[in-house]
Amino acid sequence: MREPIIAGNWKMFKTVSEAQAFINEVKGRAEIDGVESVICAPFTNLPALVEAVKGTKIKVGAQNLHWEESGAFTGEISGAMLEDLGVNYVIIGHSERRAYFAETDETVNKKVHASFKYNLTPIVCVGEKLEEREAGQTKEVCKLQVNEAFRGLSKEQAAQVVVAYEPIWAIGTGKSSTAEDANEVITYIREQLIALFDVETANHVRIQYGGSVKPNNVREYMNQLSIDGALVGGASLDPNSFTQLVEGAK
Ligand SMILES: O=C[C@H](O)COP(=O)(O)O
Repeated sequence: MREPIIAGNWKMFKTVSEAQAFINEVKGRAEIDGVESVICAPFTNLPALVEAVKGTKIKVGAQNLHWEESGAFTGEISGAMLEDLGVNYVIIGHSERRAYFAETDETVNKKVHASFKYNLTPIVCVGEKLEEREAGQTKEVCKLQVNEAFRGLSKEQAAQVVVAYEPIWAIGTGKSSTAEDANEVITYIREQLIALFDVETANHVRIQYGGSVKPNNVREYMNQLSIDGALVGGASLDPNSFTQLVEGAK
């Protein structure tokens, strides 16, 4: 049985004091047995967030990492630094990073390996662009991204990965994929994991949907057989809305 996971991706939002105030608001509310709740915040917020969530069920994630332990990489943060802070999760290969910061399938794979080296659970994002969707290439695009991201992982590592299927045209647009369409792609992604590893491993992998998930539609996704949670941008920024998302995943 896979535990559903609601992860908020705050992107480039919230100062440290805003992040602390958010945790004070959701403490005891966005903590539900049987649902994992995670906040993936800007690097500047991580030390304060790790402190603020102590004694709660809420986990903290970063939104990126560099694959090297240290070195001359101005502006980058390593997995070793995140582990040292007490961070649990890290988003890898978000479409905004692929589009604006030149991330490739190759760097995504390096980052996935680095996350395991430093005891961080990767949330690996895959998904198609609108033109790929319209050309009927959704599954092909996701297959390639999944194959590349999981390359070289052991079955034990693969089983721990969280995949976020995020059709790029649905991110921040209010145009969400239908729950049925998302479920179909996610089922296909799991089939790829069976082909790459085995049924047992693939059945452990949690696969989220992401793209304009809100409190009023989260249950539609969670009612689908293959969908194990959501990676949420905009609707994760408000404490009440985040709480409702976690409740909706139960
Ligand atoms: O990582 C989250 C996704 O980019 C979805 O963002 P959104 O919920 O604002 O559409």
